[in-house]
Amino acid sequence: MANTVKIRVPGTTANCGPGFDAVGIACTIYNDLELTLSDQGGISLEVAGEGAGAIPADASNVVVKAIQMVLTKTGYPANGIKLNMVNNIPLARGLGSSAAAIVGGLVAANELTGNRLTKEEILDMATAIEGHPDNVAPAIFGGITVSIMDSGTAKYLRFLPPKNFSMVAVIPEFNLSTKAARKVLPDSVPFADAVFNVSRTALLIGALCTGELKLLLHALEDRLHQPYREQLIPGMAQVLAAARQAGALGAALSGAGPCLLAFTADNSDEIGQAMVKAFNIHKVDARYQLLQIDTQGAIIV
Ligand SMILES: Nc1ncnc2c1ncn2[C@@H]1O[C@H](COP(=O)(O)OP(=O)(O)OP(=O)(O)O)[C@@H](O)[C@H]1O
Ligand SMILES: N[C@@H](CCO)C(=O)O
Repeated sequence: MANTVKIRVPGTTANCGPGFDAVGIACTIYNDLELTLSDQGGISLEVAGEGAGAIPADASNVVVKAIQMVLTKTGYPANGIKLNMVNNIPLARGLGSSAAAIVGGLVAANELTGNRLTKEEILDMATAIEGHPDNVAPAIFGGITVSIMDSGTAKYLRFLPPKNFSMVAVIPEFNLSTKAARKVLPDSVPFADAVFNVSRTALLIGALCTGELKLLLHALEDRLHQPYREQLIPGMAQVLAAARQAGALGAALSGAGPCLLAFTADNSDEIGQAMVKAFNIHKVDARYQLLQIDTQGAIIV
């Protein structure tokens, strides 16, 4: 007995400035994953592209954890897991590589075990593994998502903006794990900073829903995580400023970083070049990639 499925999952950018652990956007950068379940026992894994040679081929692999979670929940009698991954999403850079891995594993295993889980159940399971819903929600549903947790259950809103925009992701050559980037965050923040973020997050969602993209300049400001994470990313403030000076609608840290993301209506290449140059001034090698909003989320290919 063996059956196989192929899944494509988008990368995601989370937080989008003030929407810490809540807002996320699916992006047109993808990982492909082929899963075969069998009764032959063992775990085997082939990885091409990002993470090749570094991703573990045992039960510690987050894709394997996600698959095993589905097998346990559904009681499906398979003990052999064969994975073939082709990764384009860089690892530990702020473009949702872990969310894509988790969602890929859950969606693939669900497909092979009779599609017994709803997308909402997959969201809850993915959030339980990832720890927060902001990357996994857009990886599942595509588009822009706002998610909250309520006693272990995720509630989400998914929408597409009426007016499209592009994103320029500037990807520095170094990794920064989400774990390390969360360690520098404080346990509490001044009330004024909470108010600052509540108002910007409301403005951000309003701007994206209505297409009033000029508001993004202020709507992407944040005081909950970016000021604390700046110490981990050489030149961060200058790279964000370079994006705005080159004509970006606004710019922010992507997820936990170190990627920085500019929102653009035009001039995307010039903005990417200006951001790379600003990183280079701080002795950081970087490249940029133009991204659009992915509207589908994880799909079977
Ligand atoms: N395709 C994959 N297969 C297995 N594990 C993966 C894969 N992609 C990422 N991971 C795991 O996830 C880790 C990176 O997750 P982390 O949350 O630190 O960063 P990220 O998800 O890329 O960024 P962010 O959450 O800020 O968007 C890797 O070090 C690896 O352990
Ligand atoms: N909201 C998360 C996204 C990265 O996983 C963070 O900023 O830590």
